[in-house]
Amino acid sequence: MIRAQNIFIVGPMGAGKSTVGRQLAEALSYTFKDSDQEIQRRTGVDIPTIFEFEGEAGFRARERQVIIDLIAGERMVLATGGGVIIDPENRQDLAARGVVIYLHCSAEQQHARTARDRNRPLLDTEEPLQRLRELMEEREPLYRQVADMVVTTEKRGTGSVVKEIVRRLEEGATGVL
Ligand SMILES: Nc1ncnc2c1ncn2[C@@H]1O[C@H](COP(=O)(O)OP(=O)(O)OP(=O)(O)O)[C@@H](O)[C@H]1O
Ligand SMILES: O=C(O)C1=C[C@@H](O)[C@@H](O)[C@H](O)C1
Ligand SMILES: [Mg+2]
Repeated sequence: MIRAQNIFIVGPMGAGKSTVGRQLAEALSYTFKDSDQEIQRRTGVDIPTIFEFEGEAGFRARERQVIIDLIAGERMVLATGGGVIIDPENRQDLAARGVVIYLHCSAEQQHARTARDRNRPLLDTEEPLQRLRELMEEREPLYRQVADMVVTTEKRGTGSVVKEIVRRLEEGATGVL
């Protein structure tokens, strides 16, 4: 059983990348990393503060650097931020350095899971559901472009999502397990 590769989790806000990623890493005995967490660790401030002082462009530059640094690892599950796939170099690097899993769910489900949390500056608007729909329309083709595996998290628990991912990795479709 070869377990050298990385697993990169992409998908929209509230799809469950951080939650599923942590549990998947545990199930595989891989290291867990989260690019949003890493950006906050490096700067010592939260994501809304980075957006406030440096704008989205400043955040994207920090995110790009974190991806460059983290993809050098091995046997790692990396939960990415929802917009990581906007940058073509990120897409290229993720596709080249590991198996990319796209966690998918509806904008309504994303909204239900993110409504109480104020840590997502792109949703700090009057109409967060509408914003989530627009972001999905722009980004869905990019998530699919990089994905080796697409898994839905719609109306199901994280345990079931993790089980499905492990089973599909073991089936060998991606060559990681
Ligand atoms: N399958 C699920 N069922 C129910 N709740 C879930 C599920 N997955 C995640 N959640 C909950 O939804 C919220 C958002 O999940 P999470 O932070 O993992 O999303 P994310 O994809 O990492 O989002 P972001 O891109 O903003 O980092 C959390 O409160 C989490 O506990
Ligand atoms: O979808 C996005 O662009 C974002 C998602 C979050 O994970 C964070 O990376 C940040 O709030 C931006
Ligand atoms: Mg996350």
